[in-house]
Amino acid sequence: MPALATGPGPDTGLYELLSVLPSQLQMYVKSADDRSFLHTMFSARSLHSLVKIHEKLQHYEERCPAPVLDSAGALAQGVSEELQMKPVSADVTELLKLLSKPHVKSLLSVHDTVAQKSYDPQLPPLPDDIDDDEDSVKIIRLVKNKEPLGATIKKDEKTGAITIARIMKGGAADRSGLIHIGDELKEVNGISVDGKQPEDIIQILSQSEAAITFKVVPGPETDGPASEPKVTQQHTKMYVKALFDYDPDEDKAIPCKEAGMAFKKGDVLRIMSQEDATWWQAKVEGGANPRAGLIPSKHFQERRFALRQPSPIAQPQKISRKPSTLRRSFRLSKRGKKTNKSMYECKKSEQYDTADVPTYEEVAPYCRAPGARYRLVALIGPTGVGLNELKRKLLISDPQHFSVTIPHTSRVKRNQESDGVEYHFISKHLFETDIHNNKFIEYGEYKGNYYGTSLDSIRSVIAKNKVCLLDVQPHSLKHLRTAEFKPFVVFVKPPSIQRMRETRKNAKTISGKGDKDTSKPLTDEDFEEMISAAQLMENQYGHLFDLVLVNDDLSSASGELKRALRRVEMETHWVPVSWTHS
Ligand SMILES: Nc1ncnc2c1ncn2[C@@H]1O[C@H](COP(=O)(O)OP(=O)(O)OP(=O)(O)O)[C@@H](O)[C@H]1O
Repeated sequence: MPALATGPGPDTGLYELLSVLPSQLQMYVKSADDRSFLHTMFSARSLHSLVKIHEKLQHYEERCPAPVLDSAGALAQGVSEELQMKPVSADVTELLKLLSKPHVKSLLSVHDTVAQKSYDPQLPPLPDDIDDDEDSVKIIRLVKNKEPLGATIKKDEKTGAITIARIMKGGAADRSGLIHIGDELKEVNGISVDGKQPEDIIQILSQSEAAITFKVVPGPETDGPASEPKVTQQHTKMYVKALFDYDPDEDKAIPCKEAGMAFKKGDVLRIMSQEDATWWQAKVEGGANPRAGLIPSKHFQERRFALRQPSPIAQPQKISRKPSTLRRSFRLSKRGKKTNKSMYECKKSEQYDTADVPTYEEVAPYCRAPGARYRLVALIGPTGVGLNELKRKLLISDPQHFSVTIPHTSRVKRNQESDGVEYHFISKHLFETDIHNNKFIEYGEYKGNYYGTSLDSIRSVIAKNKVCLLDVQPHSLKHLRTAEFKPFVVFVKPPSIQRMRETRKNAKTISGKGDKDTSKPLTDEDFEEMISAAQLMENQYGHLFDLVLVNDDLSSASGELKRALRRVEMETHWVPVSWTHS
């Protein structure tokens, strides 16, 4: 693209990029039509103009422009008056017409306002009737805008005094630095708060315009260091991942709904204050709101969850005709084919872990250092959802990068099998010793033989600097969630039953009934079971999922998975804080 390549200016990076893009993209673009489209797009005048504008603006910004004068409006007015005295010419008429246009006048007026830096709102004069004797009284005036004040008030039932209960971090009151917890409110906009309820005061506040004037008696906290402990620095830097959804409007216990902050499971929250043991102040990380909101503290929320009746959905249910604990991960051999269609019952309890109370998990930013080991990728999902297919797709797409574990078995090696390829063949006695020593993340028994995935087999894949793809039962996740494995948990979810009918016409499920394993097409009943099993898993373990992947179209799902895993390898993301300490 010569037109772009010769682009002037101090920063020619963008020009260079645009000029090389068509040739760089060529190898990915097969059709001639697409190539011609790209060529036309990159040589379009409008694109060149945009780049030029971008460059000019950048150049302009670097020069840090400062106004020459702050009375351009008055100057234009003067020029117009003088021109009117001049002999009429086409140029004079045109200039007069231009200067009289309302949008030119407005532009100059805005210019002057910016040049004068007169953004500060005008505060009304101080009230005249300030009692000089009340030397401990403070008059505070705050400019009102659409933002809430960011403070809550409470009434002392005994004395009737109205005091500031809490100041929301980053809110208007906090930023002013003038109002403090414990300050006693005497008047709002000249109206005495004597005998008033907090709701009445909120009403006065909502009606006031432009500025709010408070008369307060400073509370003990503002007097000196003997006050209550202030929020410590370490608290202001604490981040947590929310493991539950929260809506203050539905919380009967919150002291002030308006001050509450809603969040969703998976949101990262920055904890701004833990001064109150019951109500923390937090902001959603990356959110636009600069003001902190109230959220239930970890301790308080744990107590509430513990007191709550277990939800019926969290109860173990019969979700499948087949036992819900059937294992699959043992089936995909290193060579990428299904070597063993057997099904096993996992001996570890799949009773749901109702003792775990998911509230918040402290997290920290993490970015894999170049050359460092990859995070384990734990795939979970209901039987038949397509975990093996997804693993297989990834393995085929990049066998140097992805790998799977080699299972252990106590069954006798067959002629065509090799130790350490399809399985690690070990004796029943050794298998049982290894079970006893907790060497297996999962194991099961099938037709009198043991099969299992050992922790060492995961370690061995990771040590080869490959991404280990492992499908596990969700209850095993808690044993894997360590700094060593740093599992990235992918929940594979079935699409709607309608879509499964359309996409799974050739899909087969393995039936282990009788002596032989047979495969049979998936039925509506299988689809329904898959959907309800997925629902159950999501309800119970959803707080542990890093990615929810709907396996509708297989290629799209595997593409999405691959892209997500790439991001995890390259980009900074949040992980439990304990994983970043090692
Ligand atoms: N997106 C998809 N579209 C069409 N067919 C699919 C899709 N995903 C999986 N299948 C098919 O569904 C069947 C079950 O898939 P797969 O064996 O990968 O499931 P799984 O989750 O490993 O289940 P299991 O625990 O029963 O082995 C296979 O026949 C597979 O080819």
